[in-house]
Amino acid sequence: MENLKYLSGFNSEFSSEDPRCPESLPKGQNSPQVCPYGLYAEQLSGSAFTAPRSENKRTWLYRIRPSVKHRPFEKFFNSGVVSNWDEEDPDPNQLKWKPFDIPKVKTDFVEGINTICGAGDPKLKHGLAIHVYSCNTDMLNRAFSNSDGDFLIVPQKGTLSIKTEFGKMTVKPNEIAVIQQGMRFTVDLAEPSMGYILEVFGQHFTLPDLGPIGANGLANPRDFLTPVACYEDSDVKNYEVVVKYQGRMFVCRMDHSPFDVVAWHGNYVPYKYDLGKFMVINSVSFDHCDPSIFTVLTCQSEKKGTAIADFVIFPPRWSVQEHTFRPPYYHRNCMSEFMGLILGEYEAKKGAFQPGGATLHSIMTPHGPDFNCFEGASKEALKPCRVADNTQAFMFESCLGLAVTKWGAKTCEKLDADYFKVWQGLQKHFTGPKM
Ligand SMILES: O=C(O)Cc1cc(O)ccc1O
Ligand SMILES: [Fe+2]
Repeated sequence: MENLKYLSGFNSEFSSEDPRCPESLPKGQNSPQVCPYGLYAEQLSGSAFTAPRSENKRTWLYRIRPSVKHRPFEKFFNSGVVSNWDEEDPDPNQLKWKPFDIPKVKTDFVEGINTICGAGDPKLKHGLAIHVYSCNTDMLNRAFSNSDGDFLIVPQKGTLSIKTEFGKMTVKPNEIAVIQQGMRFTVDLAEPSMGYILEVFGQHFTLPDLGPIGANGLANPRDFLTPVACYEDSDVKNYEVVVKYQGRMFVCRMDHSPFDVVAWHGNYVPYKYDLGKFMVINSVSFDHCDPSIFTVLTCQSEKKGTAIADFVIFPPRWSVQEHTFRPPYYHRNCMSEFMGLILGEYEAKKGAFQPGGATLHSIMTPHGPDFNCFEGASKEALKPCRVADNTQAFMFESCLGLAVTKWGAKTCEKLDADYFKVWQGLQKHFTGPKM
């Protein structure tokens, strides 16, 4: 695997030149009459021109050909991506999916994306979709770009080599990548691969505020890594660019690789993050903290403190709380909770929930520790102990009600009809008088 260089920082202004073309970034202006090396200047906007400066996002790309040189878009049929949330009746049950399979037929990253649940409308720039990707071959002469929103990619199996217009990054399980609206990328595989994608339609991801935690902690900005410029000048007949647009997939063909950006500067960039770098904060006295303390990235709604989607992890950590039931509490939530498991076990559901699977606990659907977890944690000696070593579970939490797609409910054939049984052994322990 290539030893790649990265730029470090979150929400930073970066600039990058491919070392093969020194001085390729125009000096002192964005649109010179003629750009260095005969490049074309192209701006990629990730916010309205007039968005407040703190939220304004754009990047200038200096490329061999402008992106507009392509033939017309046609429908791309080979896709399980939807944003139609009426395919199935609503289901308020606790849902659990067994691990998703690697496809048996040749399938690349973009062909291997299936939408499992979601809410909202990419046309209205409001909502989210959760997808599973599962693939076994490289995207040969094919790029993908999402006009509807941002992708947060969570690999569970297999390292992804992602080539973007900004440069290359490798993303392995226990790392994540964010590729924002309109950024073209292609994915090569080291082995058959599977993972989860959180797509948000409206806003971009930000780091959560830290409040009284102070200036440092949780995911630190310098641990977010952005690729460096790396162009390819290849004249390929029929290079395909697949685009997700208004919830449907389209493809256009062109006569060259779209990864022909020689230099770029700006603050609208793809990035990756190693979940192992997360600085975990928790109670060192008593009680179970809400999982929001483990928020890596958030996509805020217009309602203060309420997320269209939070990306939350459950990292390895010490558990030291005294006189406390230490696992997650029993819970009914006005938010939707979709969980996946990258590695190991989830403390509230050891055994039942397997890596590569998923659960969905919908709005106000009761959930919490299974029978074994409750019985064990109610009796355990409360010594300091490691929780979740060699494990990583995560949650996509949303204020919206998530509808399960036909693929999620039926086609994938992974829903576990017996999931409810993990709670049926819970006993009455009441010691008060029977009235
Ligand atoms: O439901 C879950 O397992 C997620 C979760 C974890 C936790 O530690 C507290 C609340 C919560 O919803
Ligand atoms: Fe919960």
